[in-house]
Amino acid sequence: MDVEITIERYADQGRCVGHVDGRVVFVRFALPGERVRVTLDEPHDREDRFWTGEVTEVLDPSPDRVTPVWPLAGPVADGGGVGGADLIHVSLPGQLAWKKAVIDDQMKRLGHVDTDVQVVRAPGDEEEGGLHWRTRIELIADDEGHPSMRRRGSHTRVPIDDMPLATRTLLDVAEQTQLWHGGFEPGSQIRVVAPEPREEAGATPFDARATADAHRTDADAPDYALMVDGRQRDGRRLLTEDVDVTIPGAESATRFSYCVDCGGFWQVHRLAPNLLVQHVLDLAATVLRGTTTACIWDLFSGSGLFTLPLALTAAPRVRMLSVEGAPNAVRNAQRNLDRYHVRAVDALVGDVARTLRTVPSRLSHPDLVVLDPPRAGARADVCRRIAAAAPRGIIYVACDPTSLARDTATLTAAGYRLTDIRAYDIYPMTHHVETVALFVKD
Ligand SMILES: C[S@@+](CC[C@H](N)C(=O)[O-])C[C@H]1O[C@@H](n2cnc3c(N)ncnc32)[C@H](O)[C@@H]1O
Repeated sequence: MDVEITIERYADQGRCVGHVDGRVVFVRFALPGERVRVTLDEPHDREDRFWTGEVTEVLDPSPDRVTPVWPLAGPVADGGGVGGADLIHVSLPGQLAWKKAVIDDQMKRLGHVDTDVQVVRAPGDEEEGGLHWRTRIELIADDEGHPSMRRRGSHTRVPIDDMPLATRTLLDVAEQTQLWHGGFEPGSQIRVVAPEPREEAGATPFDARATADAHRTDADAPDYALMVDGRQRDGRRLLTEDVDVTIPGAESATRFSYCVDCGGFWQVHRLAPNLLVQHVLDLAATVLRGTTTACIWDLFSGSGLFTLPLALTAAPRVRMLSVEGAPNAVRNAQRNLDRYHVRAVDALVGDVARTLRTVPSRLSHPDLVVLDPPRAGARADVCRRIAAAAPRGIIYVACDPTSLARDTATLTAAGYRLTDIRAYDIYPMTHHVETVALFVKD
């Protein structure tokens, strides 16, 4: 069924909201203020609380609307529908405005705090028009063995021979490995990972021996991985990811080199590790100012992106607890800590909520807690346990503003105050955004 709607405001998951006959409709590829024709998704029935649908025609466009530079990711009606870029119809300034509006709105409605968040774009993204930022891509082989993406609402696989969100380094790897030539087993999952080279950035290694060691891993193989159904087919298994930051108080940039398993979690945007580690170190410095001995928790710690630089630089003497559910990520973290001769971290594998019930007493009074949970957020139980441990500061790195807002309500009810919030648009062309919030004890 087709309906004509005036779009009222931004909603979640890259959609906007309008009404038809008093019923809420969540619309893909729309913008507030627009008059659009929408095809409703099936099934839609009179008893539904809300309907969903997609724009098929724009009758009165928003000034933020642009023609999709990657039509395949646009609306199905225009030959798109493969997903992965749900804001492809929005200008880059319009994307920042969208993300800011969503964060401020969620923080007010669910977090009960007024914010005026700044959403920061990563250097280089504007010049690239919001493209070429993914250091990791996942595709599926179609019936002919060609890399493809699934078209929304169907079983159709659309063969592709380009991926405009992938970095130029990754696209070079795709050429070298003849990715677009196909020849894969139909239905196989294809993953390509290409760390962003940072040779020209001019940062000094924190520990030259450790950096050299990181770069020596599988030394004969180039620093990328092509994986098929979870198995490495080309490149190397252990990749080197360099993270360049300016340690608070230092004059120039320092490089930390990580070995990361090609199948494990790592921030996807080519500059996300730099931006997030820098921000976390800067906030940590404000919380720990004047401290010579600091106890720090890093929860949902992945491969130790924050653990390693915090352990090495946050205070003259640091002891840390890191908790992560994925065993291979903790193996990565431990390998990197060993390489930098860091002995002061208890890197535990386990569920955060469960692990926090039995923290060894020498680590049970953190000065600072850093947490970077998955989309569902930390949830009330974990937030209450953190607050009960009474750290001076809590740095919350959030990939979902709604979860952050819910957890904000729990933390403020437990005696913490939001004192700093900033967001990074490290997922251009999508509705996703990374928000970093600092809470301090009242
Ligand atoms: C957004 S990632 C952050 C990782 C790391 N901080 C980074 O930036 O590389 C979230 C991590 O939480 C882990 N995770 C998810 N649920 C968990 C749980 N209940 N307990 C422990 N770890 C969990 C995931 O495996 C993932 O590595």
